[in-house]
Amino acid sequence: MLAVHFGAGNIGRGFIGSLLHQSGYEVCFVDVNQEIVDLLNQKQAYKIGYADDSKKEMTVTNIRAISSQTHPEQVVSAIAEADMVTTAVGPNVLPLIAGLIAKGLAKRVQISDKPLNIIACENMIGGSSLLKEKVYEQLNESEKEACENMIGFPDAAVDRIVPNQSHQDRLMVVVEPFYEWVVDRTGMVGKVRVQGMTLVDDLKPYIERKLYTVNTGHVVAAYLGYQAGFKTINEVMANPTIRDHVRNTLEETGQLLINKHDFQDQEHQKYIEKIIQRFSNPHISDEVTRVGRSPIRKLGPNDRLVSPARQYMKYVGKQPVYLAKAIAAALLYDFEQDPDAVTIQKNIRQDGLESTIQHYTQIPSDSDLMKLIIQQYHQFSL
Ligand SMILES: NC(=O)c1ccc[n+]([C@@H]2O[C@H](COP(=O)([O-])OP(=O)(O)OC[C@H]3O[C@@H](n4cnc5c(N)ncnc54)[C@H](O)[C@@H]3O)[C@@H](O)[C@H]2O)c1
Ligand SMILES: O=P(O)(O)OC[C@@H](O)[C@@H](O)[C@H](O)[C@H](O)CO
Repeated sequence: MLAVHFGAGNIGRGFIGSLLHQSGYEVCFVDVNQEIVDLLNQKQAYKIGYADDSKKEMTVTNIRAISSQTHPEQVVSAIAEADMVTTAVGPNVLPLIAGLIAKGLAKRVQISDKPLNIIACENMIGGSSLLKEKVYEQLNESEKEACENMIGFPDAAVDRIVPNQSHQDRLMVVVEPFYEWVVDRTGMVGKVRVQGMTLVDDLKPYIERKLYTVNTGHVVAAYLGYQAGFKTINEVMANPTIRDHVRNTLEETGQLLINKHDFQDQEHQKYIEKIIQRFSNPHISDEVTRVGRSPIRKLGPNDRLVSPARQYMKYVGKQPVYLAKAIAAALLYDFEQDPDAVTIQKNIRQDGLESTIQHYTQIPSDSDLMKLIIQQYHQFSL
């Protein structure tokens, strides 16, 4: 069985690649990073270490890699033959890989009627659906028709904290032991067997719970921690003020999730506690600038801050004070090596705060939420 995986980065190697390997797939990574592609082909294996007391390691074998920049034709052939395609490249990159996937599918439908699932493992709602839209824009009518019942694009939620890596062994990835990979069964074609993958009929509660708890809490720690001068998430979580702020924000998103999806209160509290512990894992050194990366994406209307803030007003009927403070912290994030942060700061200087918020978040100018964010921004302190 062949799995083609786009993105041999932290999640690609540290999570999806390892589960596919454990499930018996040969994993063919596709990446633009020539150094990683060459190393994967040279070593044909890499190590995973677990961020706990166990010092346990596993080796992922039966792998190869293709550079999509220098050998796009090989990627097309691999997709034509694959039994599974997955991605972990970042939401903004999905439109950029759609062309190659479309070429692979166009070739595939000429030679095979084997079903294929393409799963985007990105931190976003509807990642595979977006990828499908972008792929279909590049197929002609008969190719689309041939793909319709043969190619599935099931949406997914993926959860495992994998920080940036800095080992002498460039391929090694240290990961937290916890993981969760939940996939929408209704979007799948054919039979799929992947160890550790949970299939569900309704993904919405799972993806919203994950994004608005793990990722909301994480980004609150990152942006507040950055303002306090901390470098890593576990340093941030040792600060009682910010830790309380993370918890209070997760109480807001929790109330929304409980009201909207009927989660049990006590179960959800346990989920929150577990996540706070995961953020504080002493075996993981996760930079606030990785967790806070791409603030334009993170301030988007469907992402981890603005979407729960708006939904909190609708489902809970109160002002999301902590979420609004976190949005203010995102707007204050001025890390010079993050191009999104630089752009936001420039927009605020040139166009003003309200116009910038409106532009990135799509929150209406005259709304209560806009007023609250502006107030939190101007009175921001830790
Ligand atoms: N790291 C985590 O803790 C974590 C957990 C869950 C989900 N995610 C999600 O997984 C995705 C990847 O995150 P990551 O942390 O692994 O990032 P990463 O930067 O470590 O990996 C991304 C990889 O994609 C490659 N890439 C970029 N453009 C490409 C292209 N056009 N074609 C092929 N490869 C390309 C990069 O070279 C890199 O190797 C993101 O959507 C992220 O939100 C990350
Ligand atoms: O990957 P991002 O930029 O969407 O978010 C940063 C982190 O919150 C994220 O990578 C988490 O570590 C991950 O989602 C945990 O499952």
